[in-house]
Amino acid sequence: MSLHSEFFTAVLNHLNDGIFIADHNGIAKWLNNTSTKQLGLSRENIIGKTVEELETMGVFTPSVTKIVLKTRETTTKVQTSKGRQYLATGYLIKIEGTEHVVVHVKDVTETVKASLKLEKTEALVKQYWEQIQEMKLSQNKETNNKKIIGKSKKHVEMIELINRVASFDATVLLTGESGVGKSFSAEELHLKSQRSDKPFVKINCSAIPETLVESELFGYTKGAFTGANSKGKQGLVEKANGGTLFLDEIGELPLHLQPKLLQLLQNKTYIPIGSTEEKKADIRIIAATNQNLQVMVKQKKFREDLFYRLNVITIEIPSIKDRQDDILPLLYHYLEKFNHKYNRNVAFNKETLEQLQHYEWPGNIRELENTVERLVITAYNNLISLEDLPENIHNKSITTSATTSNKITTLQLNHQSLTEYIENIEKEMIQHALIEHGTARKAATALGITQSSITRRIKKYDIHNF
Ligand SMILES: Nc1ncnc2c1ncn2[C@@H]1O[C@H](COP(=O)(O)OP(=O)(O)OP(=O)(O)O)[C@@H](O)[C@H]1O
Repeated sequence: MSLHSEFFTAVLNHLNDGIFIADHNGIAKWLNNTSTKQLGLSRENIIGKTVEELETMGVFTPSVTKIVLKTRETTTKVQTSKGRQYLATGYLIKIEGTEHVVVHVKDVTETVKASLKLEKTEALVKQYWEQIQEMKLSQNKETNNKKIIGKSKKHVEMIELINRVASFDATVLLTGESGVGKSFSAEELHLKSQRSDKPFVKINCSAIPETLVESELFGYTKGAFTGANSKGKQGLVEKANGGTLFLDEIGELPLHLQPKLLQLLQNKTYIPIGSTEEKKADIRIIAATNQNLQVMVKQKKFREDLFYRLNVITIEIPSIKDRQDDILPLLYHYLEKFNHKYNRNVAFNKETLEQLQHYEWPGNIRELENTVERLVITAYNNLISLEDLPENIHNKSITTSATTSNKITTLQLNHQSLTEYIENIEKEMIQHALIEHGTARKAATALGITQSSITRRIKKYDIHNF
């Protein structure tokens, strides 16, 4: 079939892509209809000209034919012509005994535009995603920072320890009574770690039925057991990937699951229920307990090897009785929080504040928070009085230290010398004023004493948390 046969020409002229043929000297020999449209010239103005001439005329650039003749290799280039972009592939082939270059030219203007658009959109999505993550992080940090209440020595030491330990990927065990802030501290550890933009996943081992703990934690494959979800289930270990897994009430983890947790801690691997394949887990583990795990080990209720694995870094969260200086700031913090939440403007009267301050708070911060919330909601008028207090707090006599309250009994007074008694009152008044006014100067003004006098007393009573 000759090059100019009608059939062959008709087929090539029907193609949406351009076909351009030049001889071994780079002289244009033939082009199809699409190619004439692409180049914007009639056949007569192209055929007979060299590709170099056409390139100089600005018909296309660069010339693929020229490159193919030089390299003798199939070559693909993006060409521009009349503001459009083309993907041109040149092949060296023999036609009727002599070498020719056939260039197949595809208009890719729209594809390039679409891909540029896609690239831009992808970059934008990435940028937005990063912004959202940053916002989430700073919001978390902000709200969390706002929440950290406490200037007592014990609390400050604990926060310092959390800050020091946070960036290390080691397992941390948080201990302390119920309601002291173990979950709160676990979140703090996560937010201050390098994993802070990844998930923080919590499981309370005592809140989930024993039979479900394993599937919750490790997930299962499809058809793992009767009644299982047909698609299988992702476990919390997988959900926490990249981030932190917080195991609250670890002492309640069933004994038969403890080896599986040990494997997770030691090798960072686990096997979902119904699977035989080990999965990798990139997680940091924080555990918490209000039980004495060492005693549990002795009682064979907790595995010794797991205890030692968990016990790498232990942080004890102090209970309120060991951080009494924090009661007042906590009371004011929650008062403000719930006044705002319930659109109220209530305050404690002096006796109530003293009673609350000297109550032992066996339920720790949680009890204190709940009590203040209830008081804000139920107070009859804007001043919360002793009568508003729940019975267990109202009826508790103040025995921990002497106070300015007229409720101090003569019996208590008898245990102290008059000087001790007065000193206690003085110390307490100064502490109150410092907390309330923030600086020694303002506190001195409020108490009607000079600044040097308050400074002397601050030293004398070793007051440092305000
Ligand atoms: N330093 C703190 N400053 C302000 N609020 C705190 C602080 N620590 C804890 N809280 C608040 O106290 C409440 C109880 O804290 P959290 O739930 O962390 O205690 P927990 O020790 O984990 O309790 P449990 O042992 O019962 O699980 C929460 O509302 C928490 O926000």
